[in-house]
Amino acid sequence: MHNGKARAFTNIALIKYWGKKDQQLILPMNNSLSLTLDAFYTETSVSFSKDYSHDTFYLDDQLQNEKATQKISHFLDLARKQAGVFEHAIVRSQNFVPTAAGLASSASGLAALAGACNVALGLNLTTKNLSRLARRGSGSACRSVYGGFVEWEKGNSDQTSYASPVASHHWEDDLAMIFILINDKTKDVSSRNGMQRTVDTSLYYNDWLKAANIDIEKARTAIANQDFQALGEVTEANCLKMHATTLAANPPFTYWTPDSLKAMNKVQAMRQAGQNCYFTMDAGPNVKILCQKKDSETIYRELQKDFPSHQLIMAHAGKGIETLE
Ligand SMILES: O=C(O)C[C@@](O)(CF)CCOP(=O)(O)OP(=O)(O)O
Repeated sequence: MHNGKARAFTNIALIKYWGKKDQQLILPMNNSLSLTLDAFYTETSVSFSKDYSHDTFYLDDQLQNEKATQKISHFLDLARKQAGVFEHAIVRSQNFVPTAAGLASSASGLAALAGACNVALGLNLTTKNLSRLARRGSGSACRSVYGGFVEWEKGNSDQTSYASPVASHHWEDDLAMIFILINDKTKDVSSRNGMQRTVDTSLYYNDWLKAANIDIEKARTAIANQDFQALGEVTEANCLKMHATTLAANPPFTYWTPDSLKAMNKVQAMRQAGQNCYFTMDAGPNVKILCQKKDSETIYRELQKDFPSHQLIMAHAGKGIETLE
């Protein structure tokens, strides 16, 4: 019996990963840059044993169905291959996200699973190679192995595509991110399917790619200069360009709901009124507001005028992956 357990925190991209060059290896079309947060994390334990006849996956103590288990099994096969182990496993993941959220992020989940396998199988991976393994589970997971600002170098092979910390002299500790959880019933297009449809059919995809390569340079410079306005501007503009690609896909789609737009308009109105805050969005209706810690309470209180408190979550910079007991 080999056991391992790890905790990994979710990250939010400021410059988005949106489109794969290689589906099987999960190699992205462009570099992305994220901020690992402290508010949402996943703890995953895994045990391998020759006594198990198949892989079993529990998420928040619920036995998962065949489809969900298959995605985990595919990842376990990669880890087993690296370790030369052929035993099946029981995986138990606990998402520490606000219940109302529906914010279960695949990034923290797959990063925690990679970390747990690293221990259970005695892989002794460097953090760089742990990032590469997590990438095979879910692209954005490769960034969650580090805390703070992280850049995922797209590379051009399994060996050269991994995340690294961005030098920031802990500037991330001066920032905050407020989540506005937009409750939405309709089933979103998953990020995996959304980016694939966009790459395959969107009229705007190539222009997105050109812009993303310029934006990431702006983001690097903003972090080096600790220039919050520059980082906020490129974050919001990059998100809008990413989402614009979905409108020109075939069939077209959007992640935005009326309340998403209400939140985006609120942020822009707050900025007009002198509040230094910017938004970003991913493959869902939730809106995340980047601001400076010193302004975060004022901004939170202003948001409470338009959104109920249970939909507002304050987050700050988080740590990288942690091995548990
Ligand atoms: O996080 C970002 O950079 C931007 C997104 O969140 C925008 F929606 C995409 C994350 O995609 P992910 O779930 O990692 O896809 P996978 O590799 O197909 O599993």
